[in-house]
Amino acid sequence: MVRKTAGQNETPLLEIKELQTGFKIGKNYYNAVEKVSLKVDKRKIVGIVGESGCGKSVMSLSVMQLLPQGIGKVRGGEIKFEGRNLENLSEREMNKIRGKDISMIFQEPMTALNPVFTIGYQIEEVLLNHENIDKKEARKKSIALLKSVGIPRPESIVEEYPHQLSGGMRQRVMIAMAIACQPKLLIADEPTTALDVTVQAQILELLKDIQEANDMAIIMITHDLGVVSEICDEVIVMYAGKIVERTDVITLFEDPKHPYTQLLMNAIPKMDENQETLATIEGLVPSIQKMPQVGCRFANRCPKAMPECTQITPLLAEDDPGHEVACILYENSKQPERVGDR
Ligand SMILES: Nc1ncnc2c1ncn2[C@@H]1O[C@H](COP(=O)(O)OP(=O)(O)OP(=O)(O)O)[C@@H](O)[C@H]1O
Repeated sequence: MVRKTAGQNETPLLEIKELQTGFKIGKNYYNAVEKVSLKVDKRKIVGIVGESGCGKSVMSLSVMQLLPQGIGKVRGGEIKFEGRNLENLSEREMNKIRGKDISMIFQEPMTALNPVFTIGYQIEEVLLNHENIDKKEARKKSIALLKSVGIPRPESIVEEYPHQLSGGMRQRVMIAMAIACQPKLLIADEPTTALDVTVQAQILELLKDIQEANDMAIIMITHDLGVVSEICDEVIVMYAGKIVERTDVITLFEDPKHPYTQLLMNAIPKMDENQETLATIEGLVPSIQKMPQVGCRFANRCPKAMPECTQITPLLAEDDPGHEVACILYENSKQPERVGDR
């Protein structure tokens, strides 16, 4: 549901232009994100959807500048946060932004939480890093934060270690850490995938409540359109490193245009259907070394593919106002490719 609109002249909170991120394999770089542009306005929840290997996580690691050193690299484009180009910042300046202005939560909190430190210690570390407060104040704040994310007996949980908590509770701790300094943007990378359905729903509800209370923007990375329908304002569908469709969440569900989006829709579990009969999309996302350089990257898996699909590279273009799609079934996607558009 589109809940809030940003002022027309407001600088977007995050603006990514023509981002290309690649990985070095042998002597060459191969792009996992290929000329992706997007904007996230203040207070919006933007979903990035696609199967595993579509480049969703690589895009968020590019924003956070947390790509594996010497292997992953932003090879082109711009990432601006509140109008500042993040690429130009020193590591020290970027450290100030990470955790304070932009923070991230991951699928598996056990890998992000340190098993040898107590929950309280880890939240306090974030607070002491970014705020001018003493340890006593930080302890008080971390208890309040745990309470705000629905953790029972926060006074004793601060003394406990991550392995003593359930998966859902650990994810709540991660959320408490991520919102400790009231970031303007939270990147949530598959935050509910490892949880069972009931806990998933609770965590999504919690994220939505926090977003509203803190006036925060969220990028919700997921392979699950069901998650998107619960929480997002806008949706970006990615396939093989490129955006294939973008619109608001209501329009996407009413009128999914790209055959890939349509197949993702079929893969949403329905209440009255058995999980085992869930539709899956045949085939796999190509590896970054094997990406087709001409034509549509989805063509070999697409039920609607035509011979031209492997020859014409579709442009991401508006088919209806506010609804962009990259598929030559739609006239505007057929525009001749500009040099370097691929
Ligand atoms: N360190 C790396 N070295 C080489 N290739 C990588 C590396 N990290 C990611 N990739 C490749 O980049 C592509 C995009 O990966 P990415 O993790 O962004 O996908 P994703 O859509 O987030 O999937 P998932 O949900 O599984 O994380 C994949 O082909 C992946 O194999």
